[in-house]
Amino acid sequence: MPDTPSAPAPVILGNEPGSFPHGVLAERHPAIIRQVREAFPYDPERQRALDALLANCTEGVIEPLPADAHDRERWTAWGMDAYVGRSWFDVPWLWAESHFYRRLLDAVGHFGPGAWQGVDPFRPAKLAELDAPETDEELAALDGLGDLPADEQTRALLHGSLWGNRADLGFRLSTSGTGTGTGPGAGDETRALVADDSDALWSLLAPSGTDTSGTDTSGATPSGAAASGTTLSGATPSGATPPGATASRATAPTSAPTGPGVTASGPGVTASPGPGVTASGPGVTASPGPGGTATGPRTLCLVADNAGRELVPDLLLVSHLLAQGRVDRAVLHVKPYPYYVSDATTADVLDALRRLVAAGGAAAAYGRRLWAALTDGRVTVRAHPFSCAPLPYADMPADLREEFAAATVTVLKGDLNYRRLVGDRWWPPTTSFADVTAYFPGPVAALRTLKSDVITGLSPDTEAALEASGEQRWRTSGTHALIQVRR
Ligand SMILES: O=P(O)(O)OC[C@@]1(O)O[C@H](CO)[C@@H](O)[C@@H]1O
Repeated sequence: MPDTPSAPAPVILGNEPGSFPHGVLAERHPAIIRQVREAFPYDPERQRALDALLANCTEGVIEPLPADAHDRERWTAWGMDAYVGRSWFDVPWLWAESHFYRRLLDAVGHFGPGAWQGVDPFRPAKLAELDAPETDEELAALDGLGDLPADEQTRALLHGSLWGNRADLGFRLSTSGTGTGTGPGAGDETRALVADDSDALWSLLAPSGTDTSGTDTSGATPSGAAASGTTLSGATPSGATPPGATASRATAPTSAPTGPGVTASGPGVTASPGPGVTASGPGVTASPGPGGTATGPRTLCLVADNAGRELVPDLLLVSHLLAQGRVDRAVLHVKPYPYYVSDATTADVLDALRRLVAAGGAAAAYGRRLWAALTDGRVTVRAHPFSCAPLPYADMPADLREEFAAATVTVLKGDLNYRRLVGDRWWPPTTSFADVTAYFPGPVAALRTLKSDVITGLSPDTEAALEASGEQRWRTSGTHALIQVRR
């Protein structure tokens, strides 16, 4: 039985030398500044600003944003005044880390005015990843996907999206020896799912016409467990053929295996919700269930994380869910400006979409289907300011709360979004995921590769197995992942 927290656990800070959060602030951020500086021929003024940030973020204190900053009021509302004058290491790690990226954009002149206005300091690394041979291989594998049984097709695309989260450029800066790929055979093979609520996710996203009374009659729950599945529609999408669609071979993402000791239906897989939490929990208005309601379409809100080799599988999954009739529309939440090195912006969505369409084969079919869905409004892209807030989602503004409440399910991708969803705290690992997400309006799911200390929703057996595994860094090394759902 998951543990119900009696009180919020302590907030994670970066003030303990040798701890992971401390290392991110003290080592990774300086490395990112150096990486950015080397990626562009910045003029002397920009170089001086980068040097000043390097000194400030490692040895200085948090300073207020410039008086003329376009978003100064917003950051004041996000708690800046309380932290000004304090060491970066003594405020919530989430806040410090998030604020660092805002200051980095100031240093490179991203908000202008001037020649560097709007230039993404992480774009060279993003494009290099998108154009990497591994991406070709992953896209070409899509051609074989249609030959797999339906449940494996759907599971492969879900796991492609899940494990694509490992392709995080900022993460690679300080990860050595554990591989950098996102598919089987790439990097370490001890990857494991520490929680897998896939069945609950598919019960929310059942194909239209599926009996979702609790007995799945359509075989539409392609979870880890053997299950017949619906046929992946390979229909060539209708809609305008996007410009630049030229044929070329590519490969597709593949699902990572569940690792030893923990299986898709293994110990510790807790189907949320936990006790006392229901989809109509506090502050939650009933959301349209599978099949939608008379008042609205079945909508997936996908809160994206990284660009490139994570965003491509995310787009494939959205395209697939639309084709299968599991959703009627999708809202893709991206960042309003460059963030956390890899985080996706609208420009990155367009780059990924063009990469799909130009790849030829099945990848191009997915890309064209998505292009058509964007042009006819079934898919929309949102870049809400709160997506770059240094705060937990518990502090989300009303308009975002209403949007998530109206969705059939909101899926949050990646580690940073998980930290914001559950609260970046030292929760006991067996803390109920349903309880710490009870505030979230509407059903919510997390697809996350573990890259930081926070964790919830594990069973005692799974926690014991992980602690006994001898893998000291199972929380932060990207070798483990989770699929957690609160209906
Ligand atoms: O959200 P992502 O891209 O999956 O991971 C981002 C992140 O969790 O990775 C690092 C921890 O390894 C943190 O600096 C940062 O918060």
